[in-house]
Amino acid sequence: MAQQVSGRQPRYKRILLKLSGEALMGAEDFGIDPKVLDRMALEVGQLVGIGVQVGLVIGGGNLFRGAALSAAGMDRVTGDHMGMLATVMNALAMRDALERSNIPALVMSAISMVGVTDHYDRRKAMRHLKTGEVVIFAAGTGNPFFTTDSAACLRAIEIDADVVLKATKVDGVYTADPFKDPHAEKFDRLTYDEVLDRKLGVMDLTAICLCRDHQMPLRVFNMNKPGALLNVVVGGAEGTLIEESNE
Ligand SMILES: Nc1ncnc2c1ncn2[C@@H]1O[C@H](COP(=O)(O)OP(=O)(O)O)[C@@H](O)[C@H]1O
Ligand SMILES: O=c1ccn([C@@H]2O[C@H](COP(=O)(O)OP(=O)(O)O)[C@@H](O)[C@H]2O)c(=O)[nH]1
Repeated sequence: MAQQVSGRQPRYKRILLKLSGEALMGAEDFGIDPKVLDRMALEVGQLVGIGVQVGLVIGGGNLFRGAALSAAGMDRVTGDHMGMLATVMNALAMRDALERSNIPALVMSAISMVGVTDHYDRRKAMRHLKTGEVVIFAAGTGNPFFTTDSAACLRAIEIDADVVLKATKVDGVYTADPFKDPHAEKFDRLTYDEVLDRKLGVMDLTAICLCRDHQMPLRVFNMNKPGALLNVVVGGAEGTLIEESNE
């Protein structure tokens, strides 16, 4: 039975939280900042504590990105394989942080890694989610030329999540990249088609199309703001909501 937070029930029963790899770097240039990792684990634990089922997809951009490796001369598919392996490392670090906080967690990888992680199995993932375990989906979709944003939307649809929560460095979707355009203005709500038509670059188009085709709502919010994740889940007006209609 879900408890109340500040007098409010959780708005969602099951979420898919996408954490960008770069979010794990904190103020560093590369790798994982243990303090950031532990804070995120505790914030995820708060959701579990109020009865929310949490699926997690973590990016790999703090370690390797296929496109960047390819730009430096590496074969793109090999680079993407390295990027996917980077997401597995982040997933293992997150499982460790969750377990150190007594939050049960399981890593399921789209690339077989016997003895290191479980292999992705949708039915098994749903069973574990129902017991309150955090299920971390690693290695993206398992295929090159995709992103972990697409993997997050795909897994959310597969596990029948209520929403995809994209935790990132910006506090929502803007008219332009707010890091590049200081005059960019934030949207509270958008439709999938508005994101596609305006080419708003906060997420790749494959991910947006997947959500549109399966009516999966998406919320983009700032993970560097302590408490923002819980606020989103109890219904606070955090970040930008992308869904079918603004009506
Ligand atoms: N219209 C936009 N609104 C918000 N963020 C945008 C927009 N266009 C580009 N961005 C960029 O998208 C990033 C969020 O995507 P994310 O996947 O977390 O980062 P990355 O692609 O660097 O891994 C933001 O940090 C921001 O710089
Ligand atoms: O289904 C996937 C997901 C990820 N990747 C690779 O893994 C890297 C890390 O993922 P991403 O860039 O999405 O991480 P984030 O930006 O969220 O940190 C990508 O650049 C790709 O090279 C991939 O090939 N297929």
